[in-house]
Amino acid sequence: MEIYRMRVKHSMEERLFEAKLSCNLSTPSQTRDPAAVFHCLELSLRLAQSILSTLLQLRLIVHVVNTGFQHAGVTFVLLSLAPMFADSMLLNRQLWGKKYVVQPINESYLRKSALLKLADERLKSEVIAAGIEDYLIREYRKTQENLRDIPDTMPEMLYRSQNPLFSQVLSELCPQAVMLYAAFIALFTPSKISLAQLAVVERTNISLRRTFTELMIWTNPLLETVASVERFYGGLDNKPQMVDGETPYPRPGHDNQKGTAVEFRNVSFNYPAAKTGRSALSSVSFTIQPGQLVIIVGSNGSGKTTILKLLSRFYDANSGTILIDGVPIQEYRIQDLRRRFAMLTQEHDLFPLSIRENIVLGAPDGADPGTDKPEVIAEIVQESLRLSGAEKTVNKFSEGLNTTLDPRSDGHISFNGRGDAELEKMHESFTKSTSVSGGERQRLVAARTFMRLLSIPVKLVTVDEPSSALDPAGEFQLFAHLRGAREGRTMLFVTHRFGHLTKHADLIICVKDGQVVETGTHVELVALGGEYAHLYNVQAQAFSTETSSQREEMRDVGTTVGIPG
Ligand SMILES: Nc1ncnc2c1ncn2[C@@H]1O[C@H](COP(=O)(O)OP(=O)(O)OP(=O)(O)O)[C@@H](O)[C@H]1O
Repeated sequence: MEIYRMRVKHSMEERLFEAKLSCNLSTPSQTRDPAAVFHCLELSLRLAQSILSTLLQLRLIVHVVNTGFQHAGVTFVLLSLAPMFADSMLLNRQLWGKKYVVQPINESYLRKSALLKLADERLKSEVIAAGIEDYLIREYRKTQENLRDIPDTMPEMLYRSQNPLFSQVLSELCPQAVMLYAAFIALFTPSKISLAQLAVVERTNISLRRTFTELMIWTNPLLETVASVERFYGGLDNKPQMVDGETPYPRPGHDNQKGTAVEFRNVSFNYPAAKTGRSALSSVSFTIQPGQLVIIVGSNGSGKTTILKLLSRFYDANSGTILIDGVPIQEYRIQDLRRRFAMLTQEHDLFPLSIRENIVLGAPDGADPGTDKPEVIAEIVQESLRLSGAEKTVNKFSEGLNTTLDPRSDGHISFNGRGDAELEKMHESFTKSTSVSGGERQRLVAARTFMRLLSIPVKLVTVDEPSSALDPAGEFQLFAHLRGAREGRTMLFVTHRFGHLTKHADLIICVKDGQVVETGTHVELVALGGEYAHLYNVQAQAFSTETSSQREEMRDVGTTVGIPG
């Protein structure tokens, strides 16, 4: 039974994993339980068994009372004792009630658990932006194949399923043996009954009560489970609400264009989950030429991130048009667009995989073993670490690039084991994760973007506050290296600390309350003395407090980044 439970669960988990990864951010997420399907089947069988059992027992009592039978007393006594022997055989092999702690060590299981986390809402926008869904599904299938029929249930269940088949069958059948024997005799050798008749009637009465109680107990959970199975299948049918386009990106003949041209024409947008009536963007219009370096500025909640999200087609605008190289964004194939875009945001996080894989996933094709040379990938990984300033962080760990930063599995402590100091300590040691600071985390995430920039001919780069945890020198260095990757690309930066970027900007877009209030160069906007000038002056004051050593460090940075080869 356990093996079938597991196979159904694995198959449902796989379908759920694929369904989650194929949905866009605009598709509402639901809680879905892959175990519900088998649970429903089990409960239905149990209920059917209880109904059948009740009917048979009733029929038996009627039959015994009407006919009766003899010479069966000894057999009845022996059969009544059998369940106790069977139970005691199994009890010695059970984990229930024992104190223990376990830690999963199977590499495929650990990898599967890690991959499952990548379909979670927290990491989804990054997975979508990087376009690594197919890679993840392929990797997931590999782990499933490696695991085959290795069960992943609670240790108690696992241990039980390892009992010899003979004992399992015996334990299931023994309690029914008396009934079966009585039914057999009553049907084939009908005669008068004395002691045996009493035993059957008594036993049947007990069983009847039990099965009737089961009927009452299982009905409600079955109805609940049916509803949860409905939700599960409903969730699988969730299709991305976004319609994909058919035009390849870049369009034939536009491949050599340096960067992407972007135009917003009267774009308005409301988040599907927005509670307030206020639009995140209202009639936003601006134009960006291919290859420009653009900075979007504005106070909190003004709509800067929303502009980038619409540009990556995480959502579609409610009205207005977004043109990419002169063509409405909806007409392009989404996967093509995302492949030629790179996105780095402060929401982006580390995946629960090794540091190497975290970086390599910046270029999904490079991440696929065999599609590129390992030594070239290794070289680009090192360069990405250098540019993001994460080299020192990696060198801190004895396992270097093979270090996994998030705990992939935290083990399991039995109910009775809780409170036992030694076991608690052991359990804690399983959960201990190798950790990094917020700034180190941001540098490692940035290394993934550099991997992308160094491996793929990306045409549009969007950078949204990726350095909130970095010190000013670290931030300056990161931005300088990102600007170094600018050749042949359009770049959009969203940052609150834009002072050292503005002098390089071809265009500054200033947004306020979901509307574009000013556009122009730094000189033009300062001269205008409006919203931008106000924000800039606040920045300027902050910069005047920088230490001279930080300025020194900033002057030293200026590396140019390009695609190798
Ligand atoms: N997922 C969401 N669901 C509902 N409303 C959202 C969502 N994300 C953002 N908003 C709302 O949309 C508006 C614009 O948000 P946006 O994130 O674009 O602002 P921002 O200028 O990037 O702000 P910040 O500088 O704080 O990052 C805000 O009012 C915000 O509360």
